[in-house]
Amino acid sequence: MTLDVLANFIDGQYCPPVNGHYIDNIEPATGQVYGQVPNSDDADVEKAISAAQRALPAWQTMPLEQRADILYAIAKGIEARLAELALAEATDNGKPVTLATNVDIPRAASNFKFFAHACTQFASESHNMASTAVNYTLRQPLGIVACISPWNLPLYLFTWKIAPALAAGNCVIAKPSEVTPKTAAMLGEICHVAGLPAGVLNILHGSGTSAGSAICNHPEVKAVSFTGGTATGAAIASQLAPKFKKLSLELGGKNPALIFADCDFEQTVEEVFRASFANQGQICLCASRLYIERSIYEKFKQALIAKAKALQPADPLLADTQMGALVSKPHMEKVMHFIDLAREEGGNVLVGGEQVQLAGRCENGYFLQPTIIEGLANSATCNQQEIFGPVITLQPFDSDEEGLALANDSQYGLASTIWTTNLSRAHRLSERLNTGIVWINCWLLRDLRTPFGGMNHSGVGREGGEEAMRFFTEPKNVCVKY
Ligand SMILES: NC(=O)C1=CN([C@@H]2O[C@H](COP(=O)(O)OP(=O)(O)OC[C@H]3O[C@@H](n4cnc5c(N)ncnc54)[C@H](O)[C@@H]3O)[C@@H](O)[C@H]2O)C=CC1
Ligand SMILES: O=C(O)/C=C/C=C(\O)C(=O)O
Repeated sequence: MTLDVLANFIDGQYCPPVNGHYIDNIEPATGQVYGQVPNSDDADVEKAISAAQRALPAWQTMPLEQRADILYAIAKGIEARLAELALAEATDNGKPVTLATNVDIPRAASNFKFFAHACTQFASESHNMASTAVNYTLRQPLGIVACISPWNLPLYLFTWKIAPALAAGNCVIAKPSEVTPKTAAMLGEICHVAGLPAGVLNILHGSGTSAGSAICNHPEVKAVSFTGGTATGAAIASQLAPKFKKLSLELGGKNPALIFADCDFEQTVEEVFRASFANQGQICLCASRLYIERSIYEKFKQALIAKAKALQPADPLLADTQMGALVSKPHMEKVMHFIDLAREEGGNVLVGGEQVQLAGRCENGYFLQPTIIEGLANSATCNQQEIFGPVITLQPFDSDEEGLALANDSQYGLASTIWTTNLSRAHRLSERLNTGIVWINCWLLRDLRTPFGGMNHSGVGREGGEEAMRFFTEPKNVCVKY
């Protein structure tokens, strides 16, 4: 088999890493090496910074309509290559190709469309001081910024950062996860064809410790937008805080679902199941701690078990597959380790908990059954640490106050869901849940204008809409005396 050897995209051209070093790219569904990813370092970052510096003056002063047209053209370019990108994403990540086709790649196009429009609507504020002076606030591009993204929603999250950064008039050095680099590599060509000037977006590949760290620490990089694990976010924050760079950190979650006896039972089972196991449970927003009102606990549990048994992992490249492979062997081992810990800590594995071996092409892939565990204390490791896989825990509760206390008993604070037909209860609880996002009777229903992000160990700052445009710009107040 010929290996798919990827290249960096710098100054509008594909080029190999200066050091000549590569990392193997493994297909999770087969466990086979199928490509090579550059392991870039400081030398490649220097090249990218020089290209960005050359491109910046023209890009930041380009008329907004022209900038927006280029971003729209990138969206169209993504849409035109939907099938090819979806296949690449499913191969690289192990996610079902249907999911990539219906969710990941369309959202990547939407990210560019949304911020193409947003940059034409982003207005500066003014504050009048009666009969004295007027202030107006310029929001100017920061210059060169870094976008670092993870492997779980590769093109979706890569573009969720790059699109607002470009829309705000910055030049970007972007690094996808070294575990899922393929669609990010393809984005370079799409941007080139769409007319994005050379050097405005530079895509570097490589590990976090080599390429990621070199990008974030470069003195010309004014801001870092990062999505990934909490420990990595903490390491980046501790390195960059003394350098006074702007930081947006979207980190892990341990998301509670509060399920009340008065919920719409069938719809809630359906949606909570999706919230738990979509993308093999590898979305920072996935529900992982399910609190179920005691009077419906047994019925709800049995409904979830039945659905989990019916969801069999299969080859991600088949059109009817609903559950694919976990992203890598180390990640699958990490998830299995959490399941072992749950057993040690007194948990009862109701369904799943084992690796699944498929036949044929996928016999060495990283497949795991949807796993449901009950009987763990809220303080147990699996109720406190992010697993980031197809594993959920169930606990009963008896009152709103108890459910709320259990939900808030976490160092994380990303997303919670409430399932009830009593909307006044839902609003009251929403005010008191310590998460950046609350979904009531839905999950991952996204309006790209809304603030997106978490509190506590789930991160700092918000993405989306105006929040993202503000993050990627520097406000400058001008005061004019009458
Ligand atoms: N959105 C989320 O909440 C995500 C959470 N995770 C969690 O994080 C755990 C670790 O997964 P990893 O793949 O190791 O994710 P990670 O957080 O280490 O990697 C995310 C991105 O950061 C880069 N990176 C790593 N170290 C860096 C550094 N020092 N400076 C700059 N960039 C750096 C990586 O190369 C990748 O592009 C997972 O098991 C999961 O629990 C992983 C991916 C996404
Ligand atoms: O913006 C969204 O719709 C989803 C974002 C998801 C993540 O940030 C994640 O899973 O890491």
